[in-house]
Amino acid sequence: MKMALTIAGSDSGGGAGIQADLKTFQELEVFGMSALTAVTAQNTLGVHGVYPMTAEVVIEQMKAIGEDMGTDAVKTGMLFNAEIIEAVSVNLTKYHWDNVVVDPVMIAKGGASLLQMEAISAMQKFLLPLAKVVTPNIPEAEVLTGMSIRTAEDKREAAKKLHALGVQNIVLKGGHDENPSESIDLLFDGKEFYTFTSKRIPTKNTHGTGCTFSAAITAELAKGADVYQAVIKAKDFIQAAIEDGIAIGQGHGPTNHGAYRKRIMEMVQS
Ligand SMILES: Nc1ncnc2c1ncn2[C@@H]1O[C@H](COP(=O)(O)OP(=O)(O)OP(=O)(O)O)[C@@H](O)[C@H]1O
Ligand SMILES: Cc1ncc(COP(=O)(O)O)c(N)n1
Repeated sequence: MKMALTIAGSDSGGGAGIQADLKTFQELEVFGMSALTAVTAQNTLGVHGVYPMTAEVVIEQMKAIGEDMGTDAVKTGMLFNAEIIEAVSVNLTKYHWDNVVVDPVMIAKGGASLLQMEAISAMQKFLLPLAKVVTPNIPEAEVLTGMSIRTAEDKREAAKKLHALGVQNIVLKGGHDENPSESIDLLFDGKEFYTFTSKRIPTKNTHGTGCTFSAAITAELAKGADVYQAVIKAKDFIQAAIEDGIAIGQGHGPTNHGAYRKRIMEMVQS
């Protein structure tokens, strides 16, 4: 069985973070492992507390996996500070983990900071050059590139800037776009641009979309897909998960990680 490791924060509400990643890995039939970077007290209304691990705790978890089990792919999510980013980067290199998806998580839906701003340069300098894929949303890409992104041309320019930082493939997500009918993600592999378009679903139950999408890419890479195929599958996975989003809590409910597999089963049975 193929294996995937998520290095990310815990979301007590279960819709984002390490919980979303492990659910996604399970649904896509890869064996999921985790290295926890922070505990958050969180629900559909927002983040009520952030309690980071020390870098040492993160290193110990990576070591435990690296020295025994290994992994076929790795994703990073909430990393919170520069010490954790540096520790993660050093250990990705140490264990020769090169199937790396970086989701540069910065701010939760409710506005809480999940990454200290002074850690941005560590992300640019140490982590991004190790990434096979980086999956920023538009505000994250603006922070990482220092440019404002409004037009399709801006998106291509931002993707090129991220490529120049050493990332092999950039998936610039369109969830935060103002397009009312479609959600368009842009992939740049250093040579070509590819767009992935889906119908925009009018819903408030989108908590954890970014985590789930990047975890699906990671699972597919672990199983041997190339980046293009992995993004196609992840887009189908997130589309089903948002369409069947779960209306629990009073704020942004989670997506439904089981929706994609349920649909496949229904198709097979019919
Ligand atoms: N309302 C929607 N309808 C269809 N697809 C969506 C919608 N919102 C987001 N997506 C898709 O979900 C994926 C995640 O995109 P998004 O830009 O929301 O990431 P994110 O902002 O990092 O997520 P998060 O809100 O978890 O931080 C992308 O593939 C995007 O196109
Ligand atoms: C631990 C953790 N990691 C990532 C997110 C981002 O997800 P969202 O923007 O949907 O809140 C989150 N809320 N919590």
